[in-house]
Order: sequence, then structure tokens, then C-alpha cells
Amino acid sequence: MVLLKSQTNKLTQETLSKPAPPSTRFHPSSDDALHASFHQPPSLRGLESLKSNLPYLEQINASPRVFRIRNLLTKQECEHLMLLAFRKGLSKTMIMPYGTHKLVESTTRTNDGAWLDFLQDDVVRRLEETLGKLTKTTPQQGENLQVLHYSNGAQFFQEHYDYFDPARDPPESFEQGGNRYITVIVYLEAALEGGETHFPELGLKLTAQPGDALMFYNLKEHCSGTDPDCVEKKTIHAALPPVRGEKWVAVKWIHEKPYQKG
Ligand SMILES: O=C(O)CCC(=O)C(=O)O
Ligand SMILES: [Fe+2]
Repeated sequence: MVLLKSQTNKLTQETLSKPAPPSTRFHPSSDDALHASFHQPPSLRGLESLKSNLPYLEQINASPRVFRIRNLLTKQECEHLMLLAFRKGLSKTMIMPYGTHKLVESTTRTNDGAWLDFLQDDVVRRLEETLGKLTKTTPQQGENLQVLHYSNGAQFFQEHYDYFDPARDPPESFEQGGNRYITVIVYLEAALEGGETHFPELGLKLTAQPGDALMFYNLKEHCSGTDPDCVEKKTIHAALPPVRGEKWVAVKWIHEKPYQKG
């Protein structure tokens, strides 16, 4: 989505005047179906969920655990999140260099982004609640959604880990919610070419359809994120620059313990 002013107005009218269609996927009464779907063998799970349009998981890698989540958002919900980010104001994203607890600008991360508010509106709330159900965590364990925009040819995020490194990072990094347990990258718009999420240690260059997500576990199972042996070093990953078209994602980092204050 190239957010020219005229298109933004059009999007505003089309997306915001119409509330997102009532979606059975997120309705509380569908929780049982959602859970049942996750606890079935993958083949059945996929078929059942496809029929019902419920979100479902496909495992991509066993160790570290990497999944694709299908049917997480509708196209309208994707556009709504991009618009919320645009209204909030996109600015250059920052990084926290290893060994510090301070955000700084860096040539290793050149994309733009905007932080949405926690449980900001119905679409954001449903997404945060669904991710909580999928991962058996609470929405309060999540950092706010960060919407990221990568323009054609130029913007990327070089290889990095999402976890705080117990061997290098200061104790303050772990004070609010412990370590980053899970990363979810919801694709709102995929580049026509390039722009993959690249896991060099796993030999994977992944992308997803708008409304689907990639999810990976930054920590081993039944492990404490302050233990240097607990982190999944093979989750090192990069956002490659789009070669054609542009890319929009919404990233959610889920912590081991409640992260949100209050
Ligand atoms: O945009 C992507 O594909 C990955 C983003 C990412 O790794 C991050 O923001 O930590
Ligand atoms: Fe990352």
C-alpha cells in the first residue's frame, strides 16, 4: 500500500466508515472450536480450519519452533492496521544494541514503523486476544503491536535476535516481563518480490499472505529467559529489502511474564 494522501482518504472512507465485518473467528463462543482445532493432528487441523475459516498453525521448523499462522486477519483488518499506523505517524525504527538497554538509530535497521496502543480498538484487541489464545499466554504479556513498513529496494532489518541476551544484556532488560519468549510477524502486505523474513541458520526465507503470520519461539521450552543456555540462537533472522513492491507487517513480541503495566 503506497499511502499517498488521496489513497489515504479513500482508505479512511472505505475502511473506517465500515466497521470490520463481524468475524466468527474471534467470537468468544468460537473459542472451543479454536482450541479443538489446535489440538488436532496437523492434517485434520488444516482441513477443519480451512472449512471454518478459523486461524490454524502450520509447523515450519521443529527446533527452534517456527510456525505459519493462517487466517489470522481479514484483508480489511490488515488495511485497518496499516491505516492506524499511518495516522499514528511512521518514523524510523530503532534498535537496542547488545549490552545496552537504550534505543538508538542504526544503519542496520532502516525501515519505518509506528507503535499502536495496547488493546487500542476492536481489531487490535481481537488480534491481541487471539494471539494470547494461540500461544497460551495473556495479552498482557505482549509488547504493543509495532507496524513496520519497508519500501521498495531500500529498507531492511539486518540479522539480529529478538531475545535479550542473558550473556550480554543488563538486568534492566529482563525487569519488565522477563525475556521475549515468542515473536509473531503478521503480514499485512507482502512485497511482490523479495522482502522475506530470512533465517540463515535454518536455511529459510519466509513470507506470508496478507492476514497470515510467522511465529517463532525465541526461548527453549520449560526454560528461564535469564539462563544463557535457554535462548534459541538459531532464530537469528533478518528482514530482507523488498525488490518489487513494498512490505507491511505488524510485529508482536510476547514475554515470559506480564509486560503491560497496570
Ligand atoms: O519484518 C520482518 O520480516 C522481520 C521484522 C523483525 O525481525 C523485527 O522487527 O524484529
Ligand atoms: Fe526480529
